Amino acid sequence: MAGSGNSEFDPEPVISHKFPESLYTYTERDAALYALGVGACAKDAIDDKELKYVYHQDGQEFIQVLPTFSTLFSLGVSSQLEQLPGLQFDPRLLLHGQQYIEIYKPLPSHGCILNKASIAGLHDKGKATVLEIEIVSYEKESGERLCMNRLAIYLRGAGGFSKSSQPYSYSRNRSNQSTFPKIPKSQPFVVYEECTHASQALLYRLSGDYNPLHSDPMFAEIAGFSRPILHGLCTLGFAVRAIIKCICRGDQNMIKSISGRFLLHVYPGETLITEMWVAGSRVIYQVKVKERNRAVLSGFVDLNRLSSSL
Ligand SMILES: CCCCCCC[C@@H](O)CC(=O)SCCNC(=O)CCNC(=O)[C@H](O)C(C)(C)COP(=O)(O)OP(=O)(O)OC[C@H]1O[C@@H](n2cnc3c(N)ncnc32)[C@H](O)[C@@H]1OP(=O)(O)O
Repeated sequence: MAGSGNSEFDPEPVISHKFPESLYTYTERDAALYALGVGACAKDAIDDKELKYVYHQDGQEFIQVLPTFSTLFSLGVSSQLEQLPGLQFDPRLLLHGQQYIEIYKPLPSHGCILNKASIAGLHDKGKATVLEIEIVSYEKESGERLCMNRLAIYLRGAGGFSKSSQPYSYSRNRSNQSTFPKIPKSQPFVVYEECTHASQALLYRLSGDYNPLHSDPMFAEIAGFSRPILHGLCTLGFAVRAIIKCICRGDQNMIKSISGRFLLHVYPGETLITEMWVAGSRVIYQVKVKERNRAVLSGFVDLNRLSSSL
């Protein structure tokens, strides 16, 4: 493992690593399957604010796409993590730590996306290494920039490689480490409760994250969980849907950027309570699991404009 006393690990080749460009091609079926995977239409099947993500409504030519669908564009990078020079880690102990998304234009209902990925950060946390990857995505045909995803991966057991007494920490540009606003002490502006289904992770994985942590009981046990856990990005999808529904009056195009830190795992079948506070055009949110009364995700969403409903 990088760290664990492995003083040979040199972080420099990792931070200068160049990932090959990758393509992600999707159809409306993929966008609809994703929407179902993050709970769209599961609560109120006839909710016309969400039907548009899975069905051509009112003779519309195309379905609409949730902004968090863009997180799938980066999935191809996961297979390249183990090729990072010198960075050794146990993939069974990998957890998704954070996600930051910027949306530059509404996501098309189908298309071919060109992704350019790079290392945005590397942090030695002693008991873990936090690796940040940034993926900028372009519509292949027009070359237009569509969105940016920056994710932090928490590699348990892979830290402790710093050679000096100061823990190694590298961040390119604005890293999303430590940029999270405090959860206000005041009552939330709105609270939205929604159950995940026992098969939620099995449905969500069909969108492309086949990590057995979310489907294989033995793998989950080795990773330290009593049973398979929900994908972090599935929980984030639920939270952003709640914000679109409660604050944006169902208009997904109001979302400009999304930030989230995964605080604790979620088990499929648990109930998610999303608490939201509005501060100008920023929505601060926190997701709690009702059954365990624990916060599992927190962050903020910046809107293109204030909702006229506020
Ligand atoms: C390229 C495509 C790749 C795709 C990747 C995604 C693959 C997916 O299939 C995997 C998943 O979806 S996993 C499920 C979602 N994630 C989770 O459930 C993790 C939930 N969080 C935790 O368990 C803990 O916060 C935990 C364990 C993360 C941290 O808890 P602790 O060990 O108690 O940490 P703590 O002592 O509080 O802090 C240590 C230092 O680490 C920083 N940190 C803490 N939580 C972090 C987090 N979530 N993300 C990033 N950094 C984090 C702290 O700031 C601290 O650093 P410092 O000492 O410098 O302050």
